[in-house]
Amino acid sequence: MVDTLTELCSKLAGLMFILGTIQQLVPRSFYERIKTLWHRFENYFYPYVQITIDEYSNDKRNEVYSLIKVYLGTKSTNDAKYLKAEMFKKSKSLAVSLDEGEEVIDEFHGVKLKWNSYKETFTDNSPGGRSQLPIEKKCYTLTFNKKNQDMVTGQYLRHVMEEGKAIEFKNKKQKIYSNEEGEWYWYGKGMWRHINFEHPATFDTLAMDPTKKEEIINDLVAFSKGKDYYSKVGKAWKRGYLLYGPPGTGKSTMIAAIANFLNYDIYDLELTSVKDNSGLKKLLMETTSKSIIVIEDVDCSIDLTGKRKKKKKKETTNEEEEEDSDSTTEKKSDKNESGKLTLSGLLNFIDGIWSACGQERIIIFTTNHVDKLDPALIRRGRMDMHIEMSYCRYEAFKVLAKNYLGIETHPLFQEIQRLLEEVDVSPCDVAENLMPKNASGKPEICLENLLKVLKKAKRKASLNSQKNKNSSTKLLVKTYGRFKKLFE
Ligand SMILES: Nc1ncnc2c1ncn2[C@@H]1O[C@H](COP(=O)(O)OP(=O)(O)OP(=O)(O)O)[C@@H](O)[C@H]1O
Repeated sequence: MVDTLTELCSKLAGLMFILGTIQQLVPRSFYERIKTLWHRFENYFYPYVQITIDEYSNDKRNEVYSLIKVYLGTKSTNDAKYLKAEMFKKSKSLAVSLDEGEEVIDEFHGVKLKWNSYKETFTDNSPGGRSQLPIEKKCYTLTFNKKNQDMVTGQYLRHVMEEGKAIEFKNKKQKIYSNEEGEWYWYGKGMWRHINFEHPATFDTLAMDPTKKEEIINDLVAFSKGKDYYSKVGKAWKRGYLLYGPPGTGKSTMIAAIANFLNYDIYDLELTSVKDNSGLKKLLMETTSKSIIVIEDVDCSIDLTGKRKKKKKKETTNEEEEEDSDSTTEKKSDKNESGKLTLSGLLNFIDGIWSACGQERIIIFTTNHVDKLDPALIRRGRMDMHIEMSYCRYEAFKVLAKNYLGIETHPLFQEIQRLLEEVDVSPCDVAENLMPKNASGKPEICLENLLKVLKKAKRKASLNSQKNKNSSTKLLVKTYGRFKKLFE
């Protein structure tokens, strides 16, 4: 066997020598002609093209290789016998990929394409070689018929990249970023720190009016698929949502549900930690696409209304002008306030020219006092959808009962429904009472507890209204007395 191999090697070496000699002896044009004929001959018997994609390119990890790996992970399960399952830091599930030496046949528009995975191990012994340790070189090869070359290098590889990106996006771990001064458990450099975002809220668990919920879901879907639409109408691909309502009605829960629904990261922007307008701009530039920028309790963050109020006092005579002025006057009035975070800085952050420095972004404001906000800040176009998160009514209660107690109907539901139409309690308070207080907590006990709370709230509400009535009557009597004295 060894003898045969040695003989074969020496014959090959002889052939190479002869070819080399021919190249030197015959005229170049004649040599080129032979080469062309050889290629034709080769194409006739082996009409295939092979593309190699290395794991590293110029000492950097090749992103194309990573995307192909992700793509082939979904294709390989049917064909390949040996697969690898890996847990990546950034991925929330196990990633399956093709093991080395395996082969997968893919099909695209009726064309068959063959993928192979290879690994080569060698030692770099060259002077100045990096180390004596074995070096691994991995690659994929794609083999296809030459006649499909244009389609493969164009449409097919683009399809592989897009699919790979979509799978990577679906599997990525979501993050929540904060611009507050770093605590030990936040990671990252730059102006934002992050940790993994693992909030369990979804639209299924969110208690609110079902029609309103559906409207929001449809809006989000339209937004996330709206790349072409936004570019057609010449608008930056972003959308603003204003969530307002009393405490405990689910504004923060809604943000988590939106993030989970779209698989976006969250940037929780704390305005009180922002020094000035340029700091705000820098923060914006460091956010990524497919993300939600949240400013919670925007009315409490900075004094965004002060100037407008002062202006109103001065301009008592011309209220209409005040309304029309919108942001323009506001922008002019605080243009000179460098070194400060101003309303104009925030307006620019939302929809100024810089706001288009990333794509597919949602901005959400939450507030308990929508009336305290400057109209310029929440006008349509900046905050495209105004969503009121309100007190818990029967439809919302049913969602909570299903979440917390796993029941969809109960004889006590009727009385609860009647009371929920009469009293204002937040979903947070309802949820708190539906939570079983011990492991054997029966639904009846939780529902009875809730009934007690609702009845108490009703009594309190009627007492308050009685008190209000009394004080109004007293005021009326007092005023009548004063008038009477005046005319006596
Ligand atoms: N609509 C809702 N659906 C489901 N759970 C809710 C809802 N509203 C409140 N909850 C529950 O109450 C808790 C508090 O709600 P959340 O923080 O979302 O309210 P919020 O409106 O943001 O309150 P605040 O204005 O005080 O910040 C949540 O952890 C959640 O369990």
